[in-house]
Amino acid sequence: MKSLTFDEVSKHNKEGDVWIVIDSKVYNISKFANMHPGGTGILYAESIAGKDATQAFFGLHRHEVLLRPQYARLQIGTIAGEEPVVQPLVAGDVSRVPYAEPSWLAKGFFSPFYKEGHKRFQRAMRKFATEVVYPDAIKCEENGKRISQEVVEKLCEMNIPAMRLGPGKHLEGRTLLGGVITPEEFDHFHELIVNFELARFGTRGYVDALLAGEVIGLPPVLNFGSPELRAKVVPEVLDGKKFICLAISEAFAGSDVAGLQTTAVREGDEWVITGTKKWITNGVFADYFTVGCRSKDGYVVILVPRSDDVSTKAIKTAYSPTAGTAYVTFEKARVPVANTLGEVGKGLQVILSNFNHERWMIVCTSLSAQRMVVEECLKWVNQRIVFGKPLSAQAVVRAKLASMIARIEAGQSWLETVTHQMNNMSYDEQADKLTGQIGLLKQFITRTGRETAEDATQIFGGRSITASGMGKLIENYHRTSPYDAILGGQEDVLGDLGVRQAIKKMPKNVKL
Ligand code: HEM
Repeated sequence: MKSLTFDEVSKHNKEGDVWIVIDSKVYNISKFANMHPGGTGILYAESIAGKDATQAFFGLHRHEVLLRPQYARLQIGTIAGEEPVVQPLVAGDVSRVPYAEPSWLAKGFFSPFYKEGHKRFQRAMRKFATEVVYPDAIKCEENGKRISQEVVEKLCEMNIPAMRLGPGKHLEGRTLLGGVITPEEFDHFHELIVNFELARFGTRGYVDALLAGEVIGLPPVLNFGSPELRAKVVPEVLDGKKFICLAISEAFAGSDVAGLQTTAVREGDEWVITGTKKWITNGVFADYFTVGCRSKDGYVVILVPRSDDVSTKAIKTAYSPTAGTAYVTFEKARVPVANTLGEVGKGLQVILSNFNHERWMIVCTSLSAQRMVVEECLKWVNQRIVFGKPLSAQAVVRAKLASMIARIEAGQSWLETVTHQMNNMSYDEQADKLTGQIGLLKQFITRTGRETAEDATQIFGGRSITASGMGKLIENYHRTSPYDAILGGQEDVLGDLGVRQAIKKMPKNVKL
């Protein structure tokens, strides 16, 4: 690469012959100027052509623009004696922006919860997510196609879908993340890390495309299926050969699971299932459906394989179709009675037993996305110049950031405390002691998420309402943050659940 001086650059300052400097790198934009998405004329402005355009550039573009191969090759040299200041992160590195990472990852900070093994695990997970998952996330979020099979296979090779079910027997004999830790070492903090790392790209539809159906649809099979059913279905799903989803909610019943209308009628050794399910994540491409039904003996959960009597139709949602959100119809679908998950009449317990884990997972992914929003905002207010000063010079902007930071730090501390309880309580103890707390935590986190989405939108202004350019991640988060407040139990219902659980546990012998 040629070493050039500002003097030489300044001679190339007119239409047909324009050079500019961005962060000490010299770009020949003579031909590109006509194709520039932001317009041609502005590149010939006196303050730009032949000059150092660093500040103008970073006020209008994300750094990643310069890293795209078609633009990177416009660079013809560097300014003699200068070094680029802006350094992109190497895959696996943590962000250098304050509060962009939970404090346990920041240099010089301590935590009672995370040990050296968690740090090792986080580094490997970040590297894998950045190198393998991120490119697919960006592509699928935009084109709406399902997660690519190649990525599914790599995820399964690392046993990431298995780890997303939490610690337990299903991990036995599996090599986790290439052997960074053993199945015995794996705990809920490792699982928290997996969820955080998969949710920090600002591609909310893809977060669900990343086999969220498996995270909520497989546990009933794992915990309540017969040994034969488990032996067949669990490896197929965890090895990425088949896809599964949880089919509970209906147009008739969402958070009110007891109001389900899909029926299961026993005929000999078979169940005959009839009804519809709505908002079913991954349903479009699922091979198995974990279905909540009403039978003459009460609620029952049944594993239904895809067949001619099961049809799925994509539902148009506010987030990307990559999530495969479906309307599912069962038209007298026949399933062996051996596919029953748990006891007939106790289906509600099967469904409810799954909820704490699902809600905790949503808290992790939402919080991770909220940190990403804080990072975006801190970068933007630092590089955007308004009224001759960086945006961060405005007190009203700093006040918004103060609230955002306080919310994520409060949420993180609460989440880590709950996660520590999960590590030390049996599943039954968790159901007894943490159901209310996780409900309240999820309500808190999803509310803060929407407050943060609002604040970030004000900070980014017009850029937050376009799906490309500087504010594209804010646009995505603002559009999709309500998902977290609805999926896995609607926000108000969960807050209410938390308080009802507390009232239930009020001792009789206390009075004011
Ligand atoms: C190597 C140099 C440059 C490249 C490769 C480049 C590329 C791009 C691209 C890809 C966009 C579309 C939006 C996006 O993806 O962010 C864009 C928009 C834009 N560019 Fe550039 N650009 C360059 C230099 C400049 C400079 C020096 C200016 C200074 C005035 C400028 C002004 C703009 C404006 C005003 C927009 C529209 C921004 C918006 O819609 O918010 N560009 N540019």
